[in-house]
Amino acid sequence: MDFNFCLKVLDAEQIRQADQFTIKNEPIHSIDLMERASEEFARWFTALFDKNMPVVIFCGTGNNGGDGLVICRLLNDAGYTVSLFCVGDPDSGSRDFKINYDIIQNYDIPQTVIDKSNFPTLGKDTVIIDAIFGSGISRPITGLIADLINHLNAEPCEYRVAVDIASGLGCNHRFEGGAIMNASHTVSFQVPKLSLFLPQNENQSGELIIKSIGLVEEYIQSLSSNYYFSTPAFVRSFVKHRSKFSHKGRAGKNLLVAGSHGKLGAAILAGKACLRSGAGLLTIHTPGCGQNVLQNSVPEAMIVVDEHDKLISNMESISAFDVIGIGPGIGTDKLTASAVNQILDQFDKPMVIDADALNILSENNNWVEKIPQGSVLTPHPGEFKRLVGDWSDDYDRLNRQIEFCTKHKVVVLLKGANTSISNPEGIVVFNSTGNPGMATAGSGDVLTGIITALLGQGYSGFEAALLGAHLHGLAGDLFVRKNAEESLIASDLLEYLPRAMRKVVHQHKVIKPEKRRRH
Ligand SMILES: NC(=O)C1=CN([C@@H]2O[C@H](COP(=O)(O)OP(=O)(O)OC[C@H]3O[C@@H](n4cnc5c(N)ncnc54)[C@H](OP(=O)(O)O)[C@@H]3O)[C@@H](O)[C@H]2O)[C@@H](O)CC1
Ligand SMILES: Nc1ncnc2c1ncn2[C@@H]1O[C@H](COP(=O)(O)OP(=O)(O)O)[C@@H](O)[C@H]1O
Ligand SMILES: [K+]
Repeated sequence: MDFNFCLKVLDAEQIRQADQFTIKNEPIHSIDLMERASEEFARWFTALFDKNMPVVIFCGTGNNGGDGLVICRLLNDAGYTVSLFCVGDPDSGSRDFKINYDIIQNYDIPQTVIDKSNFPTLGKDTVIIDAIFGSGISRPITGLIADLINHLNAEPCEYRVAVDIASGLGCNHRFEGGAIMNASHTVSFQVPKLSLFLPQNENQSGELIIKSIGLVEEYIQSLSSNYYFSTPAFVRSFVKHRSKFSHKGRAGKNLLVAGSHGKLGAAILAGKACLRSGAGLLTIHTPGCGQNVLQNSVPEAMIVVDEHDKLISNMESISAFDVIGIGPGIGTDKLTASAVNQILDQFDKPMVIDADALNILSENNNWVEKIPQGSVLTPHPGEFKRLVGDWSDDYDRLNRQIEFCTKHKVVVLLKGANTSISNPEGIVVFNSTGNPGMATAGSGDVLTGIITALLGQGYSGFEAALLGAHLHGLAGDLFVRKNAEESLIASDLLEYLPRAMRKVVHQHKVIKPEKRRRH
């Protein structure tokens, strides 16, 4: 697996090193690198924001503030009405800050050095650009600057755009006890920062935009990191293609253990998703009450009917299957728990464990040892908390995720915006597809079906989780290109899955543009 196709998440010190290496070896003057970064920001900004919207730029006196000064000048040149607010003593600024501060004195731009008497009152349509502190933050923000940030957070402005990262939010941890700017957008330079992926920083990160500023890629590749941000190129780099002579027996014999009385929809969604993701053969083990429903709604699947009418209580022989997906809609009855235990005792190939199967594991902690290596666990945060206990914050949650994987030699896919997928080597990849519309009943059942099918087709647990999360999120993103997020239901993911699959699996196979067919 080639992680160079991903975006590497770096910490502040590594970013500084990449910065210095580029300056020395491209070579480029640091002032020109600042100009380049700011041009990238301004290009993005001008494409999104109307020129009638007033822009106020708050600059610290480090290099983040230096970026702010260049952005101020570029937006002024582009025809925006800009005002500049300097936060700190300009004379004590960094070298590149001071150079740009001198340049901007020649411009007819209103400038204010902030003190406690002159915090501005802003209108709703005013856009705040936050260039007070970036990756160089070293301690919580207190005093006058904290008062300013709290004031700006309380102003009615809809848009607060952070340059690189919101002031006060550290790259790899949050500076508690100080003020942090609430950003609606973060335009982050070159690489994403860990804090921008964590739900607890939602109000301080907003929408994430990553802009390359031409730091030397080979050097970035040489830096070590356990965190990556997935890209379409990354998932395409390990995608498999069916051979011409493939047959259904080679595309995976899948077993889904899903459904209970009142929750048969979970089995239908997971089953359909599994088939739509390339499964060769699918069997669904379900309670008696599910037989007719499943035969009618998933006719491609074989149905094994449990001896119990309402829940799953006993597993027949399972050794013939290549992969098992367990959990969607099964409930946590003790009979079902014993069926899960039977599977864990009998099956030694990687499996997918989701939903109530995870809750059953939480109630029987020593069963975790029996999970076959390379299996994929797909908890949402609530299920994960039941499994590993409570965490102090999302950074701690991430550490617990890594610990769990390394200890039990499994893959954990922790669901949510920027789903984090970690492997037994302690690598974490954040998924880059998906949207809030996917926070809807049954969406996770679809994901279980997808990953099960991928495991059955010979992907490793980590690959299946990465590709599965990508396809699942992409199906959701394709839906919202034409529809409202709010209207997305899990069945829509099934409808858009074939398109997502085509985009990922087949797009790069095109060597020449297709010739138009004549009819
Ligand atoms: N990396 C790249 O490739 C490129 C990076 N670029 C840009 O540079 C930015 C990083 O710039 P930077 O290193 O100068 O740090 P920055 O965030 O401006 O702050 C440092 C200043 O803040 C001070 N300070 C810190 N915490 C404080 C606090 N709580 N309260 C008060 N003061 C505090 C700190 O003081 P000190 O800690 O030394 O006492 C120092 O004076 C980066 O985010 C990006 O925008 C681009 O220009 C081009 C290429
Ligand atoms: N805000 C969000 N942005 C992107 N994806 C999301 C968001 N919220 C939820 N999802 C995705 O939707 C799915 C929800 O799964 P889950 O919570 O198990 O739902 P259910 O149990 O109802 O099927 C997961 O894949 C998750 O990553
Ligand atoms: K900033």
